Amino acid sequence: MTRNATSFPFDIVLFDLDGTLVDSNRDLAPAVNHALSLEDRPPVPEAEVRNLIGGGAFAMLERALQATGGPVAQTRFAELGAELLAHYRAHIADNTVPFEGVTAALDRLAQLGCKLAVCTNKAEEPARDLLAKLDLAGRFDAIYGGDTLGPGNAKPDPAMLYAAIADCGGGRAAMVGDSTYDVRAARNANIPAITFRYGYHDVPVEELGGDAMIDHWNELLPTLEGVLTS
Ligand SMILES: O=C(O)COP(=O)(O)O
Ligand SMILES: [Mg+2]
Repeated sequence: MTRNATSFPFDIVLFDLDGTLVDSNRDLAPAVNHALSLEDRPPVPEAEVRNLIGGGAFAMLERALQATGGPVAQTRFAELGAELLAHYRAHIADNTVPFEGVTAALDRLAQLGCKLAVCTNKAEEPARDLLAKLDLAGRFDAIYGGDTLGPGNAKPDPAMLYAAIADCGGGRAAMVGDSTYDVRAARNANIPAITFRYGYHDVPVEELGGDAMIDHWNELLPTLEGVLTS
């Protein structure tokens, strides 16, 4: 289906949240370090927490424990995970801000007739809460979290991408993200993936493997326009 009247090559753009739309490491890092402190582990510097993000809060905690002395027993892990989430939920928008240029790029895409959606591995409820607190929620036609479609449907599974595309009325879609979870989900859904160099990477940046990599939101539209021919 070709919906937009302009020659813009996409009808739908799907966005990752953490490390793509918003610099949430500023509030995720204190939540991780709160959980680590309960286990008498040393804090992980904020600049290093960003590399632990991806696959949801529990995956992040698992990596943080691994980096500070090793895993803990399953029941303790569940307690620490609950502590991390409670801390994060209480401070979700204390310091988190959209990256520079986000709103201008989203405005322009909307003007071009694109439907916009969020596909994040963050749980849906905090994702919606954060987007609302940052006054971004109303821009999206669909918001999917890592838990929305049940276990096993977080990225890199393509299920939430397909669901968001359907909610947006179908059409030509691209994924914009920052990690291999985003690139692999896009590959699995057979759509192009654009990544941000500044994002939270679970592998060295040169190994992300998307179709294009950009440094700033003002590069997004020209990159979307060129990505199918590059
Ligand atoms: O919660 C995570 O692990 C990552 O969230 P994201 O998918 O928005 O980057
Ligand atoms: Mg991300």
